[in-house]
Amino acid sequence: MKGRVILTAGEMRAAEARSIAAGTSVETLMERAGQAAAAAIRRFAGPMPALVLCGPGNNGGDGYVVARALAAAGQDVRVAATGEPKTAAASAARAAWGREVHALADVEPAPLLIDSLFGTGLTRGLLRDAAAELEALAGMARITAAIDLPSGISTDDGAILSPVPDCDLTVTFQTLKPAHLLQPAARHMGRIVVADIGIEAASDLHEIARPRLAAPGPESHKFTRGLVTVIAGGMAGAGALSAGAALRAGAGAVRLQAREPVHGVAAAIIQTPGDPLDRIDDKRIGALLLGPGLAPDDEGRALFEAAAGSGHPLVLDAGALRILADGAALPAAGPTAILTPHEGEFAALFGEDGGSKVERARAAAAKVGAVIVYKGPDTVVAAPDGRAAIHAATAHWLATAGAGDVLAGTIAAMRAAGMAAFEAACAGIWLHGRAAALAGPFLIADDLIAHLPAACAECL
Ligand SMILES: NC(=O)C1=CN([C@@H]2O[C@H](COP(=O)(O)OP(=O)(O)OC[C@H]3O[C@@H](n4cnc5c(N)ncnc54)[C@H](OP(=O)(O)O)[C@@H]3O)[C@@H](O)[C@H]2O)[C@H](O)CC1
Ligand SMILES: [K+]
Repeated sequence: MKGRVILTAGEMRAAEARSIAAGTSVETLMERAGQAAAAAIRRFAGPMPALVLCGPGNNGGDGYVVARALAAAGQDVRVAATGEPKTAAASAARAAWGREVHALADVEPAPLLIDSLFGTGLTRGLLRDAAAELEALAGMARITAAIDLPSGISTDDGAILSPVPDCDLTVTFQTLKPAHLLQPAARHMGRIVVADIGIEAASDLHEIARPRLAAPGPESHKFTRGLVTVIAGGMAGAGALSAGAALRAGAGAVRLQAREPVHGVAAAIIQTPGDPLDRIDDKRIGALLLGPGLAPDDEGRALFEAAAGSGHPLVLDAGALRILADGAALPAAGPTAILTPHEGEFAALFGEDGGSKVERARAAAAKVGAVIVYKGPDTVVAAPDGRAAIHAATAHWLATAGAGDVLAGTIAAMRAAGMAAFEAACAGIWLHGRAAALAGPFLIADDLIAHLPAACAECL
């Protein structure tokens, strides 16, 4: 299932321009935006006294519409502005408000603060006085709501340009923007409402949504459900987590191939201790996972080369990524591989420069011709063809030992079940996040595995 569309500031401006060219005026769009935001704020906060802060651009224009709509609904509303509007639409909205506009510097606080200072047009941090006023007024409010984005955030990469209030609600228009999901901005959003204002918007960037999984049917057998082979490294516990995750995420059969027997894993996991490359030429292997517990030594490199030459769909994590960063090569042809680097592994592989996390993931995917799962509190997936997706992480307690091994195993299960690489990565990330939400804040990686079946069951 495709998740909600995400547009950058430039793409949103282009979509808006197309809509205007097709006959919908910017004033109409602003009216729709402001009315929708006011309705969402009333649903969220009820009729408490409100203060709307309006900036100079069209974000400020939306704010004047919000103020008028709340006042029309009988709410006690005041407006404060940084100065005169700079656009014709915002001027018209201010005129239609028709009541007093206070100076931001000396306005009294209100229990409901509505931040309509800056949205997608912000190009630099707020001036120190404006940022301080915003922070102080938000600190004195019971509820803070942002129009489009909390002010001080860079739309496309989620950077914080000046101090940003912690909002309880953010109402954005037509589509999400990258900053709604990318950190460090995403933590300031509160609940996000996407209001339809009638603009046509399409993108190759989406939010990761709940996948659709098929329940096993009468024709299913273990190999149609997918055979995952996990080549365990020297620290076989990591491979055991991956294998357990693959099994609980629905793989029909999982082989855990280590030099020594691995104790304490599910009896259903097939073990043939000895040669980790045992039966690597089995044509039925649907995903070959290498990296968890793997050291970047001679044996690790030999296993990497064998895996890369096997022709199976690969999922490469941890030690396999270090071997890749040290100069090993991905297969030049064959099924699209999936790489699952965290921040440090990504930097070692691809460097630290290159724009937003989405742009960096896209460039990396294009460079190596593989699907990149760039992990973190805001995991981004990118495919070599330019498609990308962001996961709106809510379960931050995934930052625990072994969680990455579980993710790699979950993705391998999706791949072995027949999903294409990009879809398998997105599905695995969603299931992993959902399992974390179900397991709760004090989970250990093993608990994630235990909650994968319930997460999968939500996708049938
Ligand atoms: N996209 C749509 O379809 C719709 C969007 N709406 C709303 O419009 C805003 C975007 O409006 P825009 O006017 O482009 O941008 P902003 O209102 O966010 O701000 C731009 C103005 O602010 C100035 N600016 C930028 N940074 C700062 C700063 N740090 N301090 C002071 N001033 C700043 C900028 O001028 P500069 O030339 O000085 O850069 C602009 O004057 C979008 O977010 C939606 O809320 C529509 O209403 C509905 C359709
Ligand atoms: K805003």
